[in-house]
Amino acid sequence: MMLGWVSIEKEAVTPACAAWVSALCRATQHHHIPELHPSDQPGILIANHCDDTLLEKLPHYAEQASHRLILICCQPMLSLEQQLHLIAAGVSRLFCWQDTHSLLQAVLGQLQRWAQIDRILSARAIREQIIGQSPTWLKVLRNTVEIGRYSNANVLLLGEPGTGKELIARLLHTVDQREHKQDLVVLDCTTVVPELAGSEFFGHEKGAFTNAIRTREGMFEQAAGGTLFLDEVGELPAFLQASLLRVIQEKAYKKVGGDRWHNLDFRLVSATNRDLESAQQQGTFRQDFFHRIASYIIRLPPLRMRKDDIPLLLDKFLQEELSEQAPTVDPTVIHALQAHDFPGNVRELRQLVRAMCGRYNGYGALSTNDIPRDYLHKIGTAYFADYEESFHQPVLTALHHGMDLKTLKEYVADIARTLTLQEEHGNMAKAAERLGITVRSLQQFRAKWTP
Ligand SMILES: Nc1ncnc2c1ncn2[C@@H]1O[C@H](COP(=O)(O)OP(=O)(O)OP(=O)(O)O)[C@@H](O)[C@H]1O
Repeated sequence: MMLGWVSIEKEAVTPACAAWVSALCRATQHHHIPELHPSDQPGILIANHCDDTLLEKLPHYAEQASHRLILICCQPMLSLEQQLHLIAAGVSRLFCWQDTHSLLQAVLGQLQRWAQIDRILSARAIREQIIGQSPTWLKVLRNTVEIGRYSNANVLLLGEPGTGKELIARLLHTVDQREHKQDLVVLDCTTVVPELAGSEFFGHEKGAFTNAIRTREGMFEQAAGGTLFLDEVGELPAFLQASLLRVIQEKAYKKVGGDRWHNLDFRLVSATNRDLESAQQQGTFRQDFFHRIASYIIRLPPLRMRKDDIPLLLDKFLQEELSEQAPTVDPTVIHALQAHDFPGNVRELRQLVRAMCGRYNGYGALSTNDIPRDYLHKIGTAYFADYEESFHQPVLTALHHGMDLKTLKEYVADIARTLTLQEEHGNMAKAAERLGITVRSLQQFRAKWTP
């Protein structure tokens, strides 16, 4: 069973704790207690008290456990306040020390659940489709699999445009294990015409209105046994939200012009890039509707919050565009892309790669030459603005200390020489090349400062 490491705080080491850890190791097939190390497997920390020292250390422990940290607190109970602090500091699952057998079962159950989720996520079809390994993205994927596989909850996906909401809606449907599962049906709420919405959602009976020459199936009927994905749900007018309350709550509806109730089973997944909390406060989004569609909320991070995933996404999109001829990528291209904030998120990156492939002439590595000029200009402006800004505070401090421009320049140059020499481990030739100065002038600088 998956277990990266177990760490026991000094004051928590007792015979009972040692016996419990031995039982845990036997159950997870470890001959020794696996020591704390950076791992992509869960980690278990056993602590005596929940105090500030522990809270400070928790983010580090969480990182070492790929953000699957189990904390066992050797106290019979913790207050809600303590629990909230621990969870905010990075604990994924929290257990208090009670009956040792139940504790072992609970911990093993959790490890097993996580192992199942990882097995599902390692399926080739999923790995090849949905790209990203950053901690924030992995968290989204793990939550999606857990809720999709083990519950029938209605899920609301929140995130900026192009963050992958539809992809995640499809993943929820893929991992759903309902018997005789049917299809995923997508309804873009921006395309719903209010006057025809009843018929679109619920279908109609023949003769229900002038043009109803035959019976029509509505969206909910089409999604029976499967998943209904309401994309851009934030755009649905309030009176239409009201008309959907019953079908979502009771899973029962009547066709337009019909008087018979039909029962259905479906999972509802909705998505929006609107801030529904403020829309509720402004009265443009109904609270009762919100609570029905959002039994569980998954927030998709913007691409700028997971820039580590850019190289993987770039590879994937290059493969899609150029298949076998996909070139190697010059590292400066990655730097350039990571310097951009991508307001259009993954969709924008995909379009950019498409444009880069258009410029690429088929020879050598993909380079900054292949980035469209206006893009490069945008990236450059943002890059230099950030870069310059990082100098503002130190320069201001120096000016406030009365330093004039000549001294300031000399001071910065000395710092640059010292740091470069340090980074190059005293290698004069390399340091001089990096600084764009002669070795002789660097030697003179060193001679000046070496006693
Ligand atoms: N993690 C990812 N791996 C691979 N492709 C991705 C990923 N995330 C998004 N994409 C791609 O980016 C594009 C936009 O994704 P998607 O349509 O799912 O976003 P969205 O959040 O639903 O956008 P919108 O709010 O505009 O409808 C699609 O081409 C999708 O395949």
